[in-house]
Amino acid sequence: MSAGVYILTGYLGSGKTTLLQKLLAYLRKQDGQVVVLMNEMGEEDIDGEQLQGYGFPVKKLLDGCICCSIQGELTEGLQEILSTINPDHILIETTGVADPVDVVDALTHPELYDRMELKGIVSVVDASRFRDLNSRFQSKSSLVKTIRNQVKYADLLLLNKSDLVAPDALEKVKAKLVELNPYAPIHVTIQGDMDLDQLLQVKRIAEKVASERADDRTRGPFVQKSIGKMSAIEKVKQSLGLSASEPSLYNSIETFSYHFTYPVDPEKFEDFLWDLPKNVYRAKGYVLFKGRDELISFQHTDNQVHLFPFENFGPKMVAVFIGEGLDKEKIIRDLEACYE
Ligand SMILES: Nc1nc2c(ncn2[C@@H]2O[C@H](COP(=O)(O)OP(=O)(O)OP(=O)(O)O)[C@@H](O)[C@H]2O)c(=O)[nH]1
Repeated sequence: MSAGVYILTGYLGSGKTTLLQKLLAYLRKQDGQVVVLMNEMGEEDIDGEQLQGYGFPVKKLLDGCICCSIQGELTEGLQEILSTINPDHILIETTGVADPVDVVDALTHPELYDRMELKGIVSVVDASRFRDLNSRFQSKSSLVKTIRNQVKYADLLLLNKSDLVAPDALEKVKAKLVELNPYAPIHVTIQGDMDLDQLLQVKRIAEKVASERADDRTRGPFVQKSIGKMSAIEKVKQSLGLSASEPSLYNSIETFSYHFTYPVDPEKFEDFLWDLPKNVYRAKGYVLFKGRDELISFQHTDNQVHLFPFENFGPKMVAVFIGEGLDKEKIIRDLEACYE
């Protein structure tokens, strides 16, 4: 039996973990063993805590991106999972800055080839930010390339956070997605809600398209899909027009974590999150509020702040910041002002 592998990709804060939680709740009701392999930027595990309690093992690859710096660890992690657990499904959640092409690259390892089957690349798009990200980063080619590849190489697209955009704006994002990837079905979602059976039935577009138009190997999506057939890595890269030395977005992304020493003032902390500079692309973690007993999970993207009680008391009180050119001292100064 070979394990079915699903790659869950999408930019920082688009809703990958939210979808994964739903998928695990769904799979729990069915037979079959599932393993989650999740990759986070930085040394702290924030998302992993959100995935506890579903009854499936969660293997974490922290402090690096499986698309590049710890690509080898992904291969090793998969080898270990296949020989110890031999699950029916492996769900890989990538970091928000991972290029799916490079992740598939890691799956082409000869040791893994016969033991797993790539079922599909599921990409979560933040409807409220996609167009802005696409234009804001026009000048930053690695970022543009990554967010576009997350769409281009998807077998199924979730146009998530549709509750945050007006219908006409949603149509414009949709049109952009179709332009980048005319083959992947698009599901418009809120909180990743969709028919999960349909998600699990995702088909590699390579196979669908190849059977329809076997001779067309020149256009982007066709070529990319050949990676699903696990061709040799260099051939794949060449077919994608990528040179091995092409810099990854991950290389320009910084991350740091901060351990809280005291509870913070709730209002000041919320303001602090809203006022984070634009070059902080994502912040998340767990914190205690003055005068309240429960742990608070916080989530920040550049247009959203969420704070909600977190029942599990296991996590450390820690904040993780992800961005480019971060002024760490200033961010920490502003954060520590929330103790007062
Ligand atoms: N309004 C709204 N918020 C959403 C939706 N989906 C997810 N969120 C919120 O967006 C925030 C980020 O969601 P996550 O699921 O953690 O995103 P992610 O892609 O896993 O984030 P990273 O792993 O850090 O890249 C959380 O506060 C979610 O509750 C949605 O459809 N609408």
